[in-house]
Amino acid sequence: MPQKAKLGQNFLANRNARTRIVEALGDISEKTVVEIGPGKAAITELLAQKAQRLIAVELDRELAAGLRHRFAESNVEVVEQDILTVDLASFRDGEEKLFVVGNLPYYITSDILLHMFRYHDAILRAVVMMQREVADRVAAAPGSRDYGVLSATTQLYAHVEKLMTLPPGAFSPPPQVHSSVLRLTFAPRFAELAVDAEGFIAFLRQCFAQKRKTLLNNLRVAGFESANIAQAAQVAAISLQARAEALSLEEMARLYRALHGA
Ligand SMILES: C[S@@+](CC[C@H](N)C(=O)[O-])C[C@H]1O[C@@H](n2cnc3c(N)ncnc32)[C@H](O)[C@@H]1O
Repeated sequence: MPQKAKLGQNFLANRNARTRIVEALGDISEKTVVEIGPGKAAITELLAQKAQRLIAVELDRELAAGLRHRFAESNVEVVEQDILTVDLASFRDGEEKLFVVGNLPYYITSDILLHMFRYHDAILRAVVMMQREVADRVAAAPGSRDYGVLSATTQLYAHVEKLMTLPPGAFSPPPQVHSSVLRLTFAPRFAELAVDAEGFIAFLRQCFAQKRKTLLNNLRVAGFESANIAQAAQVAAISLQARAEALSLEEMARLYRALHGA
C-alpha cells in the first residue's frame, strides 16, 4: 500500500456536490452500486439510502474499519482492497449491470478507468470525479489539443459527459487542483467500427506514441513499411500528414482495417 499521504485522500466537503453526484447515477433503487474509495462516507451515506446494494471498496485499513462500524447491518458491504485488484464482475447478480461511482484517488485515475474498461460487460454507468485536466483529456473531442490516447480509448467504451467542476475549497484538505465529475455511459463501439478491441487499442497507442509527429512517422516507428502505410491511407482516404489527434475514431478504424487487410 502506498503511504497514507499518497492515497489521494481529499474528502468531499460540499453537500450540494455529493447530492449531484448521486443523482447523476439515475434511479439506483434496484441496482448494485460499487463505490471506489468511500473514505469517510461523504457520498456513501447518500448512496446507502438510495441503492439496493452498495459495495464500498476502500484500501485504507482505518477508514475501512470506520465504514464497517458505521454501516453494520445495512445494505453496505465494505471491501478492504486495492480497487485495481478487484474483480468487479464478481459483484453482479446474474447478468445485472453495475453502477460505479467515486471521488477517485487521483494518483491512479487512468489505471482505474482502464480497470473499468476491462469489465465493460458488467457496467452500465459510472460517475467519477478526477483532476480537471484529466477529465478534460478524457472528454476531449478529436481535433482538440487535449485529445489523445486516453480520450480515444475511453470513447471507444463509453459515451462521456462532463457534469461539473469543483474548486479545491470543496474538499478537506484542499487538493492543489480543480476537480471535475464525468458520467460514462458504457456502450462499446468495437462491433460498429468492425475492429477487435485489443488490436485496435494497441494500434491507437502506436498512432499517438509521439503526439507532435505525423501519423506516417509514428506508424513507421511502429514498424510498418512506408509503402503499406501509403496504400492503407489511400484506401482509408486519410492524409498521412495528419496527426493522430485530428482523426475521428471512424477514420482511425478505417486506417487500422486497411493496414491489417480487413
Ligand atoms: C479523494 S478520496 C475520496 C473519499 C470520499 N469518497 C470523499 O469523497 O470524501 C479517495 C479515497 O480512495 C481511497 N483509496 C486510495 N487508493 C485506493 C485504492 N487503490 N483502492 C481503493 N481505495 C483507494 C483513499 O483512502 C480515499 O478514501
